[in-house]
Amino acid sequence: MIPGGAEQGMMQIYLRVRPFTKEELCCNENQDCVVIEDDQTVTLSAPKGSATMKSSEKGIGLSIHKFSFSKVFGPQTTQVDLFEDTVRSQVFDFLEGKNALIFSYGVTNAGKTFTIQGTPKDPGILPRVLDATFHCIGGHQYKEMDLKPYLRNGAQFLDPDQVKQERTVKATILASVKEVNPSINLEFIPNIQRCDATSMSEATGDQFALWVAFFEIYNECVYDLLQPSLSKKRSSLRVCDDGAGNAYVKDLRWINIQNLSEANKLVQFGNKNRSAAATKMNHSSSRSHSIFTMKLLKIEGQTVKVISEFSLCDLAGSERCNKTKTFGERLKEAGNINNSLLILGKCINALRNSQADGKSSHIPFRESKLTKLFQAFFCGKGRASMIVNINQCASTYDETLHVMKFSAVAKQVGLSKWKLRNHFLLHIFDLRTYPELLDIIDNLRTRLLAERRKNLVQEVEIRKEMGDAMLQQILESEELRLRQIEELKESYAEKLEDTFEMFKDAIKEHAYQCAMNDLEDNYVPLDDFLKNCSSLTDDRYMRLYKEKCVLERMCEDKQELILSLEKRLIDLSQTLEDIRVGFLEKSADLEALQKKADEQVRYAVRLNAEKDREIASLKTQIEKLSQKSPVQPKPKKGFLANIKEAVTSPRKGASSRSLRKTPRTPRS
Ligand SMILES: Nc1ncnc2c1ncn2[C@@H]1O[C@H](COP(=O)(O)OP(=O)(O)OP(=O)(O)O)[C@@H](O)[C@H]1O
Repeated sequence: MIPGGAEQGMMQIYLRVRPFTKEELCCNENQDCVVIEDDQTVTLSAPKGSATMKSSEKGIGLSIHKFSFSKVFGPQTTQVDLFEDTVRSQVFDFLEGKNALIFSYGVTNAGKTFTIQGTPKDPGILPRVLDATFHCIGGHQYKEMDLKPYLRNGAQFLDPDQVKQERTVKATILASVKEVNPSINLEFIPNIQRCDATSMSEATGDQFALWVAFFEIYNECVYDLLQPSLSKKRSSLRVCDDGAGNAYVKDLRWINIQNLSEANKLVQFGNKNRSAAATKMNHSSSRSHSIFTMKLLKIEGQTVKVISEFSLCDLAGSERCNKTKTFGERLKEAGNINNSLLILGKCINALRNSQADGKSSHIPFRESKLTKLFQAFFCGKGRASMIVNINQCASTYDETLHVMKFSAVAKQVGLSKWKLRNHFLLHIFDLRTYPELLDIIDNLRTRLLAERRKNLVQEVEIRKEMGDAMLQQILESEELRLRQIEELKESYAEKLEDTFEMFKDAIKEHAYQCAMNDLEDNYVPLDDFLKNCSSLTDDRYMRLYKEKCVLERMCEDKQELILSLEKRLIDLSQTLEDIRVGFLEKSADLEALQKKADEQVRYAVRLNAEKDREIASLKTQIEKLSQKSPVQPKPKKGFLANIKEAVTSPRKGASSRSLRKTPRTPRS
């Protein structure tokens, strides 16, 4: 019988409490908040200062909570123990052609990834499932790689080109990762031996092909983690329907693996992609759900007989919006995480209720990508289990309590109903009296109603929280949009500048190219160039020499001219000096002559006056004479005419005197 078969069909919910780290112990995180009562029950006591304690002090809510799980694993639990007690049975299912699903749930830093992937020294569930699978199918592996999973539950045959492509893709991914092999000490292997499926294949000659995919769901978008993220923006994949009502991720990359080493490299590749994307988008990788899926194809000849699926889902951290004080993108992110977790919780609850009641109820798996992809599990096609991880830190108590409430919603209803049903059946057979039966039924009904009410209150609380978050989101979306517009503007301006610079560079490059082309066209070998240069130099020299001679001649002429001009100038100066001396001499002569002339004028004036006086006396004498003898009076002439007449006419008396002529000075 398969281990765990007693609860086949029930969803198992396990609790793993991780140990304190040294730092946490130093920081006084250990305040006995988590007490493991037994292997199914845990008590949580609110530490001082926590919101839960404050509420309980105000009379709202309790400070101590008790929770039950399928099994509780304490801090001492090893990875091997956990695998043995939780997943081993699902590996059997998987090898036998059934589907298996494991969720790892909890707040950030609670140990989800440690549980699923572990460390190279202390491998988690995933490498152990892979190793167990390879251990079982070893020697029966289908090597061709030409039968590949298709849509959700199908397989397709690949032609040689497609196979080649598959091999190239795989080789490229594997080559980009350094090998770090986990040291797995598979203590359980002797127990597994060969499971039914593989031992049967020994007889039938069936072979197995294992294909894996690794993807994440972030903000309700699916991203392939095995696709190298070359571009800045990753493209999301669509979740489609295969036509038979099964959801599958379209264009998801599936890689055929042959051993654990290859599988580890793919996990590393996916992890690197995940954290790179998280860094680019400025969020922590624990804000997305990461899903590693294996598909096992059981092949007979070249026909795929059975396909089974094993998925391990590392759920996003369940931090709540009001605690993390998130805004904008973070708020949207938190809203999406909370929403998908809420729907997951509802699906699990609905599944449990329908199983317990034996009635089918509406399961809202289409409301989120996560539940849509795993809807088959919520419809009973395959077994799902959840490992709830918590730390014991006082500082994260409120978050841990929330996780417990969530998983307890999922677990307690089912668990209590399961227990109640067993209890009820026991009593039916052991009943001795009818009233006792009625009491029990009443009691059961009351407890059932109480449980339902509690669930309802919790759902209302979560819905209110989400409503508040949405409201906050709407209020901040405006601001965010404005900021985005600003950023867009800036980025466009930058782009414009870049483009401008690019054009400038291109133009420079073009000019440079043109210059280079010209250089090539006009290329002259060095010898020719030197020859040309020398002939050119000779010609030029001759020309310059001639020019120099002409110029020298011109200079000489000019010099001569200057000399002759200077000589002439000296001559002229001499002549001028002579003239000046002559002029001075003449001036002196002239002055002397002037003086003489002046003297002669003065003399003439004096003479004239004497003459006038003489004329006057003569007139007087004439008058006297005429008075004595009458004579014809002479016609009256002018004074000068009289002088002239007196001068020119021959002297009649002794009194007449001749005028001395002034000798003229010859002019030099
Ligand atoms: N059971 C354990 N035993 C020892 N160490 C553990 C255990 N569980 C978790 N740890 C350690 O605690 C730290 C946090 O664990 P882990 O990274 O798995 O948390 P997480 O819930 O996946 O966080 P996140 O959501 O941020 O990715 C790691 O250093 C891990 O090695």
